[in-house]
Amino acid sequence: MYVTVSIKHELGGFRMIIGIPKEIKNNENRVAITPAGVTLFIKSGHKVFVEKDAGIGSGFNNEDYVNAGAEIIDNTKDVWNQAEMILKVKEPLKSEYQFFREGLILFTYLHLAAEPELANALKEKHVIALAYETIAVRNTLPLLTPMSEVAGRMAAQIGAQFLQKTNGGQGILLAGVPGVSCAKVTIIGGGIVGTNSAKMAIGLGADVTIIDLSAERLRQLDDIFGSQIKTLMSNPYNIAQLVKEADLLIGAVLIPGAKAPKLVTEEMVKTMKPGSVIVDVAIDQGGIVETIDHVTTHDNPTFIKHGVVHYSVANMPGAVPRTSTIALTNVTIPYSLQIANKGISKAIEENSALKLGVNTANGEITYEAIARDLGYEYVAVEKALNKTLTAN
Ligand SMILES: NC(=O)C1=CN([C@@H]2O[C@H](COP(=O)(O)OP(=O)(O)OC[C@H]3O[C@@H](n4cnc5c(N)ncnc54)[C@H](O)[C@@H]3O)[C@@H](O)[C@H]2O)C=CC1
Ligand SMILES: CC(=O)C(=O)O
Repeated sequence: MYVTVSIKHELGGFRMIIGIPKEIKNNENRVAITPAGVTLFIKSGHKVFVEKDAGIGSGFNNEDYVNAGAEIIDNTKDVWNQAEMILKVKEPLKSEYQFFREGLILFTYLHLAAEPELANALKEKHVIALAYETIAVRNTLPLLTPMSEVAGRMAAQIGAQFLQKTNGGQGILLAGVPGVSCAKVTIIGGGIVGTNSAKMAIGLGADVTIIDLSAERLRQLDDIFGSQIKTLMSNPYNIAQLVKEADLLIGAVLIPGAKAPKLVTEEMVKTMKPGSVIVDVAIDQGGIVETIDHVTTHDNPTFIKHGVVHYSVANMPGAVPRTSTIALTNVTIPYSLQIANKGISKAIEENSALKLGVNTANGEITYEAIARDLGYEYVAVEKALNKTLTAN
């Protein structure tokens, strides 16, 4: 039924019903739309259903959404079942899989290479699932960037916090004081997270080294930071040296769509000083540190292994929801509006960046790196969607 609705929509006969469920991940207070975003959908003739209290954690109350033109729905199931497109922030959790159905459009962070069960559920239920993090414009990931800026800035703050003795750390201040050395911060991956971590760590007075695989990126970092940082080429030898010296190690590597490479081995972690801290921001793609075997939560963010404090929260920006919701929706809404206004087929035909966002469609995995990492056949998105259209 919903596939038919989408087709009619593409022919210009229908407006779309957009659903915004309340996020349910641990301490996830972001929401996928602001009242300002609602007004844009309403102006284009769409309906917006927001789950009751979905925006409270980000400082938007139900009345704000109603004043913007949305309807408040007091039931998670009704939001999912009535909507043709669901906008979320985090990947659906298991309790949400029951709402998947053929032709439903889901637009959210997915990180499927690290979520095989979710990938399988979306595939089996023929959901058209678009991931914020695989939409790419030239060499940038515009719907990941703002959350990477947030998480990168947080990583240095969090590292400083857990280096305190009272939080399990070795009891040092990032900046040191006159007559006492500052802390050594090693950042592996010099993209958006790495750059933002470096800005904060430099600001807090640390001795910062960034390791990256791209010589061009290392050159850019050198231009940005000059003598405030050191740069090093990524290889196992350099990583081993720098991990050993690090008081704070930040994981910030990304290979778009793919599972993160395990660049920091257990042997390397064993060489770190007791009370050193690892913040693996790349955990949402599986993480780059071998000793991290599970994702942690804001409620219980760290564990200790080989004397080292490990932090592996996969929704770090959820802790600063007001900043994060506004930053995220600033960049997501223009894309979700295109899907609502044009229908999925036309929207991706006219926007190659958006096309790269489609991870699953009509029972197929439509993103190559995910298919490869999870052992599925890769099917191009046009081919998968064309199957839907011709079958109806
Ligand atoms: N835990 C959380 O709450 C959050 C996690 N993230 C994640 O942080 C990770 C990094 O994201 P961005 O900085 O936006 O990505 P990015 O694409 O801007 O940067 C990644 C960097 O890794 C480098 N790289 C690739 N392979 C490497 C290797 N073998 N050694 C060293 N460097 C290598 C690339 O050259 C690039 O400079 C992603 O997994 C992203 O999803 C982002 C936001 C929140
Ligand atoms: C990038 C991501 O997964 C987050 O902001 O939670």
